[in-house]
Amino acid sequence: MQKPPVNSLNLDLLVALRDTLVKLEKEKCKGMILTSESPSVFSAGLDIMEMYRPDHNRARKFWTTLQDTWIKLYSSPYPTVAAINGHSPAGGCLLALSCEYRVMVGPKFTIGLNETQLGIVAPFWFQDCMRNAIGERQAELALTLGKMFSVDEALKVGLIDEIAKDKADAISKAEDFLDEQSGLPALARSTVKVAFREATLNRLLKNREADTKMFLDFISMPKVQQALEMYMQTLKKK
Ligand SMILES: CC/C=C\C/C=C\C/C=C\C/C=C/C(=O)SCCNC(=O)CCNC(=O)[C@H](O)C(C)(C)COP(=O)(O)OP(=O)(O)OC[C@H]1O[C@@H](n2cnc3c(N)ncnc32)[C@H](O)[C@@H]1OP(=O)(O)O
Repeated sequence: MQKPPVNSLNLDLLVALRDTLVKLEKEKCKGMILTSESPSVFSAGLDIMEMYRPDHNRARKFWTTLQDTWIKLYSSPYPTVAAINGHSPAGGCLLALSCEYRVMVGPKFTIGLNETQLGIVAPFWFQDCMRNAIGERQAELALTLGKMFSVDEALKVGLIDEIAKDKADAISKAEDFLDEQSGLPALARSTVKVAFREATLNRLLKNREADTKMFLDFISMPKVQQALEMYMQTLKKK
């Protein structure tokens, strides 16, 4: 990802990500490493400006494109690794969680689904991804708090798989993971992957319109708009 300053996921970046994932699948990609050009941010998550005082049609397109991107990434037949070389809150954490393996550069960055702290709610499929990685108990604790994990904490709880000392090390570890996968029969590998992920995928696939409506209704609430405005001001003041 290369959208300075913080790879916030606006409609344009999501369209680019989705189209890339579609292309990779069509071209029978052997493996993908998702990382960031920024030296300190993997992705700041959803672009708050897409939710603040939104145009209804654009907000709908934004949300359905996010759903498409997640579905493509989560169900990709080829192996995927996140080389998390910076902070990774909320939607950034979702992207990492949707890959099969996570290597994160330590020690100073943070990762987690922090939505509660912003006065918004992580959608059920964000929650499902966290639950699938760290288990029910730890996911409930993390999500209710909106906890951002340090790299050490993330490793301990199973949110990431390995710690790297810098980006080059993260890429090298990600390549090791991909090398290990490359010797396996591709169809057997992807069938097992999709079997593990099917229930989570189907939950969104069967409820896409309801999920979109919930998002649009939620961001139309004055209280939510107020919370987003205050949050943006805090970020700008910083
Ligand atoms: C029932 C429920 C049903 C449906 C649910 C409905 C709604 C909920 C929907 C979805 C869930 C939301 C998911 C999200 O992803 S929300 C976004 C959460 N992201 C964050 O909280 C991260 C905020 N950013 C930061 O903490 C820091 O910026 C960061 C640590 C990433 C980097 O710090 P750094 O010091 O390097 O940079 P900054 O100076 O803070 O930022 C630079 C610049 O970028 C702007 N910025 C940062 N993050 C965002 C963002 N997410 N969106 C838009 N813009 C962002 C920041 O304001 C600065 O701008 P400027 O001052 O103009 O340079």
